[in-house]
Amino acid sequence: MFQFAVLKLTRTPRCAGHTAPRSLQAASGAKFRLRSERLRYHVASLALRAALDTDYEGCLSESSVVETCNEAPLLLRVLRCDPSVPRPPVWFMRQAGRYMSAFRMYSGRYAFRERAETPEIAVELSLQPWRAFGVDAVIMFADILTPLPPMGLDYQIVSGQGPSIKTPVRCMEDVELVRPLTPEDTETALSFVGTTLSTLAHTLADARPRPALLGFLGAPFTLAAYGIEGEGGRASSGKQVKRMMYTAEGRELMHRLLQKITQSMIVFAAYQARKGAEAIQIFDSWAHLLSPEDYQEFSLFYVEELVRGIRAHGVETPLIFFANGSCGKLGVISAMYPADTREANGYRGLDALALDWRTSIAEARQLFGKRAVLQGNIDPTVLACGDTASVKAAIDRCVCAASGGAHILNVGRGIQPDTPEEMVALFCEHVRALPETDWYQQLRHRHLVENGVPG
Ligand SMILES: Cc1c2[nH]c(c1CCC(=O)O)Cc1[nH]c(c(CCC(=O)O)c1C)Cc1[nH]c(c(CCC(=O)O)c1C)Cc1[nH]c(c(C)c1CCC(=O)O)C2
Repeated sequence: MFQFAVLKLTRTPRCAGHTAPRSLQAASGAKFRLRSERLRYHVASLALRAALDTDYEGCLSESSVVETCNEAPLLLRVLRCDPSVPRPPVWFMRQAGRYMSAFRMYSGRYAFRERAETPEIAVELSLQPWRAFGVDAVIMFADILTPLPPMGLDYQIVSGQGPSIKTPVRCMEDVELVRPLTPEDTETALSFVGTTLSTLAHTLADARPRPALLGFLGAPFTLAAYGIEGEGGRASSGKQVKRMMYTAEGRELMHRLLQKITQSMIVFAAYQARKGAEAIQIFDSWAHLLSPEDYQEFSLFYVEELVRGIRAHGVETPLIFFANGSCGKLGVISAMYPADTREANGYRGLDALALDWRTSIAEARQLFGKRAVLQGNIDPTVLACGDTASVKAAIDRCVCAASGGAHILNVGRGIQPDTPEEMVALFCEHVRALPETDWYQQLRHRHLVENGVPG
């Protein structure tokens, strides 16, 4: 039957209207469910060859077929739960940063916002870690605060201190002054983000292996916390935020602000997807401030709204959720992360859960099951202070703990500025060498058998 689909392709003359013949869609797996993932990719690559045949030139964009076959970026294959990937992909939160000498050439010369808002510089900074270490993902250079100025929340990054918002949100009048982001704002005030992403997409198109291109945004609670704390936000214990959460009028104000930010981030995510982001990470970096109950009310509720809104815009881009301080909150997160139910109920929610380094990834694997995609979660301090053996051991332990399902290797918080570049290089080399080790082969074999992929 599969052979038939491909044969039919090669014999049918050039199709009109630039739409893929049904048989090609079927062969590429878009409308056709094959039991074995490996077969699906085999059929997809045959379909690709057929599609590139002169008869079919122009029928189907190459990327739509490549996406479903083995040439797709490793990270995207993992996000689609392809069990046959040879190793976990690797990238680092805050991989573009001061620990790199190439980065310091720019950070010593240009202020943060100038770097982030000048596409030529942002593209260069985004590419540096990929060129230096061969990471499996390029994340656009910007900040979670990047979309705030057009909303009326101007910010600066103060050297050695972190973000500073000149006019923090403290009363209802301040909230009313916050302007939800519109699609027009993205095309004007935030167009540098689009230019950075589309330039990166273009630059990376021919790279083999091609890294995935990532966009990102702040989770509503984390952005609200920055908006409320304002000055000194980075080191703050979140007292202003708590003052708001624990008074009746403050609470109302907080929810109003969270709604506005959620609506804005839906628009921002849709814009990033349109400009070429192949996956989007949502950073809930301040969630560690919250108890599990408050977390549900002030953070998860809005993350759910955000995801629903993004999907309602027709955006199918995979979404990775970084839940900082997820330790002790996995139970409440699991209610929202529908890994096992997503196909059953037709609701496509989050695609992957990124864990901070204090959370047990083994526990998360047990709780979320083999169909969950987990990301993380090595203590970034190991890279900053550890020796070679400790870094390798941390990777091996993490891979074993996360095993039994799809896994993206990453640190469990941003890379620290005092991290030696050699350690990041060593980290990536060790991950790339995993398929050569016996223990990893065994782990992978078991995983493939359990997923019904012929070894
Ligand atoms: C909380 C948060 C912020 N920004 C971000 C988060 C979420 C990640 C996390 O939880 O750590 C996300 C972020 N910030 C930056 C990126 C760029 C892409 C990448 O990851 O390489 C990303 C994804 C650049 C940046 N954003 C910032 C820097 C460092 C300052 C500089 O380069 O001038 C970089 C490279 C500034 C920033 N921006 C923020 C802080 C706390 C700081 C100060 C950090 C410091 O001083 O080390 C807010």
